[in-house]
Amino acid sequence: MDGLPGFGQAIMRSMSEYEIRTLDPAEHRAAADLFRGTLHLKDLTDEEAERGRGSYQPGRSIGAFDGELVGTLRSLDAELTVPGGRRVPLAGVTSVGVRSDRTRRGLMTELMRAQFADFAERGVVAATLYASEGLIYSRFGYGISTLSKSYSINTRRAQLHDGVPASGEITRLPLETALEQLPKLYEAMPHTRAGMMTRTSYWWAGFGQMCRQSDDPMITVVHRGEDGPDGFAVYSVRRRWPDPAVLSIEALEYTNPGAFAGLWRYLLGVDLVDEIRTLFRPVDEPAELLLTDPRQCTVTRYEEECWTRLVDVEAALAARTYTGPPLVLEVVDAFLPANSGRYRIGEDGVARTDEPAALRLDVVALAMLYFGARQASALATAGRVEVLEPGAAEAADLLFSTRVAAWCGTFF
Ligand SMILES: CC(=O)SCCNC(=O)CCNC(=O)[C@H](O)C(C)(C)COP(=O)(O)OP(=O)(O)OC[C@H]1O[C@@H](n2cnc3c(N)ncnc32)[C@H](O)[C@@H]1OP(=O)(O)O
Repeated sequence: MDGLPGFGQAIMRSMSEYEIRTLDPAEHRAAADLFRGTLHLKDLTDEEAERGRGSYQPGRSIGAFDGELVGTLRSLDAELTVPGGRRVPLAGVTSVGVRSDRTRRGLMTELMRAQFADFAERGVVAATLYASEGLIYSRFGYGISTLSKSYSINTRRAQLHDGVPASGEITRLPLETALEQLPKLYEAMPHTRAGMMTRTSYWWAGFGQMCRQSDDPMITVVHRGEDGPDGFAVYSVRRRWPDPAVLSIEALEYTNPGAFAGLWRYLLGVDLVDEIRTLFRPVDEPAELLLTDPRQCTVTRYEEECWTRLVDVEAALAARTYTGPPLVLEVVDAFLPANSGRYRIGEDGVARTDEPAALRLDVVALAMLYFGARQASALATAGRVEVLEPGAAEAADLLFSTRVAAWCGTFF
């Protein structure tokens, strides 16, 4: 991935007008305020800035200057679990913003180029982000890689069915204790889904800031099963009479059915709550099946979760596992053309090849296929995959299939 074609020229062109460079840690607060401004939010107060200290990873923020800072983006290092369970180096991309009087003149594009060059140098295999809008990122090779649903439960009418396990114990932790203990707890938990990522101290600093700044108290409960802690939930309750009281789940992590059931048993039993709301949950999470009347759980949104950019396509393809006979895919990558080419993909591995391709697709469609969020045949129906050999789309459906839905679950 050395020497990304086009990168040198583009940076030189932009350098004549704008300076694009890595930010010094002393500039992180200005970058945070610039980004907040692009979201129409106020600057941080000193107290808020202090609460969020440590959330910007040094060396991972880039700025665009024309005398002053006018554009920025940053990333967090992490490891990404891919189908089959291996982990690859991931960049969690966030805080992308260009000041409103400098938009639509290519600044984000230059920031992205600089960021990809940095990723290539450091051997980052994939980059993931949560997008503010659906039209921004596919031009850079990001595709919707995980899907999610949000659901709401009417707690006044919901009842657990008789078969829901009742083992384990719930302990409520004070916020500061929780913020101290959760990182270790999360680290010890296996990644049960492809798409999950590790969380460094920088991520936890941002999570801590969000919890401390919440208008309603953030409550943490840990579930302990036979073998120790195996799940936790973080939630807040908004109770403004005469409106219905709503418990909003900020985090819900569990490693086995006992922890899933135990956490829901607790959450459904919290007093003075009318409704529980979740956001960005795995599409196959079976919360409604815990209930005697599944209709007390309503899916309120079904949507994208993350967008992923396979930065190093060969390394990404080689890292995951496959099912069924091999196929040759031709991948087209306009933004990072070194990735373009044909790949033979099978249970026994992945290699570049000169053999004729059975399917042709761009790197955006490949991201949609990679975690099993979308099937090749659906992508072909939507005109996003070109079928060059009869039956190839169905063969790719099997090849890329995954047992459980992929999901990230780590908002940043
Ligand atoms: C992961 C995250 O951080 S998500 C948060 C993203 N940030 C925001 O939503 C904050 C508000 N928006 C912004 O700050 C800016 O509009 C940005 C960062 C999204 C875009 O910055 P810009 O410097 O204007 O982008 P740039 O000029 O490089 O645009 C490149 C192309 O993308 C298009 N584009 C950029 N933003 C958008 C958008 N929001 N919707 C549609 N198209 C867009 C441009 O029109 C341009 O297209 P072209 O190449 O066909 O001319």
